[in-house]
Amino acid sequence: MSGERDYGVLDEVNIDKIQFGLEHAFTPLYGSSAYFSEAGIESKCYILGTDYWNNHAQYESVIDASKKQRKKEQTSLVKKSWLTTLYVCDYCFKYTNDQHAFQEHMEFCEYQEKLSGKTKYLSPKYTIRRIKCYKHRVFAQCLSLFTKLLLDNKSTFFNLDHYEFYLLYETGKNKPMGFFSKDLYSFEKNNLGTILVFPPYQRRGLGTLLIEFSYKLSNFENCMSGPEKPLSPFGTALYVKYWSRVICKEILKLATTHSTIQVQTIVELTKFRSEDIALALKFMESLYEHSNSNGSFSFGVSVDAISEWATKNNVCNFQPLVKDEYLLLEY
Ligand SMILES: CC(=O)SCCNC(=O)CCNC(=O)[C@H](O)C(C)(C)COP(=O)(O)OP(=O)(O)OC[C@H]1O[C@@H](n2cnc3c(N)ncnc32)[C@H](O)[C@@H]1OP(=O)(O)O
Repeated sequence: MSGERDYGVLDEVNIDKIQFGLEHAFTPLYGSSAYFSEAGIESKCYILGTDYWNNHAQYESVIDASKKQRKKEQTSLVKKSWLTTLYVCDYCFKYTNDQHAFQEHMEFCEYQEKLSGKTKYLSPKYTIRRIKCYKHRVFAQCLSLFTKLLLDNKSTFFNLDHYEFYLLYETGKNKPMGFFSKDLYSFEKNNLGTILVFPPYQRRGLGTLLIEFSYKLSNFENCMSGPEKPLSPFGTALYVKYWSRVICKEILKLATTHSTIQVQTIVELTKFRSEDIALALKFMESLYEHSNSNGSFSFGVSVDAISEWATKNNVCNFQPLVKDEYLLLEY
């Protein structure tokens, strides 16, 4: 979801803490002005959303609080963030700076009871559901705003109508653990726009699961594909590890019958883009240049380097997380 790369992005984190649902809290990685409306140049007060703008009483109290805050800032000379705590519902991603309103919302959020969209993957452990953003505009917008706190180089939060979101749940539960977006009009035919695993659920293999699923989607559409670029540093770590494991397994299988291995063969087998394959091969230190008899150069793949990487990274024990029998892509 690139395009408005700089919109709402700040140089500094401007919210101290995100209370994410009732159980989790974390510090945002990036600042965002997109959650706020500027109440007035003179007041230099930032307020949350348009509801505050329309509600004069609350607006006044925010102004007062801000004046007091600024007085404090002037005396202490300490740089203050715009907000101490942003409360975000971990079912529907609506947000507020009012703890009481948040607690009330958490009692009645309708998303606790209902799951939107269509099930596209249903295994005993995980469920992936697709929502069409034009049908769920507020949900999509709130989730995109939330994404901006953890990812600065991508994600837009308006004009989302031509996106689909794929949300990941534990089967039988209604709280999403992560998602990825897909641009239906992607010129490059990317199978994934933005991926986010929510902080409480990271490093459990869920990012890998979502990526595997995104390739199942593009394979179903019979196209070679990959993620939208640029990747964030975490996105790069995730993808390179994933590509490397898959490529490594394919090369070790091929090496039993082939003496040389071409990148094109790996493209055909994996449906990964050649530049992504090259990145993974470089990461595994297995790409080398050799000169041909006509004086030109081409790239070769060192099976020895691949075997070494496979042993170090225990690739033999790596099994795909997405199982074909649980895919529901036809309808
Ligand atoms: C196309 C794009 O959208 S690029 C943007 C990617 N998204 C972001 O940067 C948003 C913030 N980050 C996140 O949401 C998450 O950290 C993600 C999506 C990048 C990764 O999700 P996770 O569920 O944590 O990934 P997962 O558990 O599958 O990790 C697989 C491997 O990726 C690598 N990896 C994942 N996260 C990290 C990290 N923070 N630091 C280093 N390596 C990492 C590791 O090799 C990891 O394997 P290991 O845990 O066995 O060491």
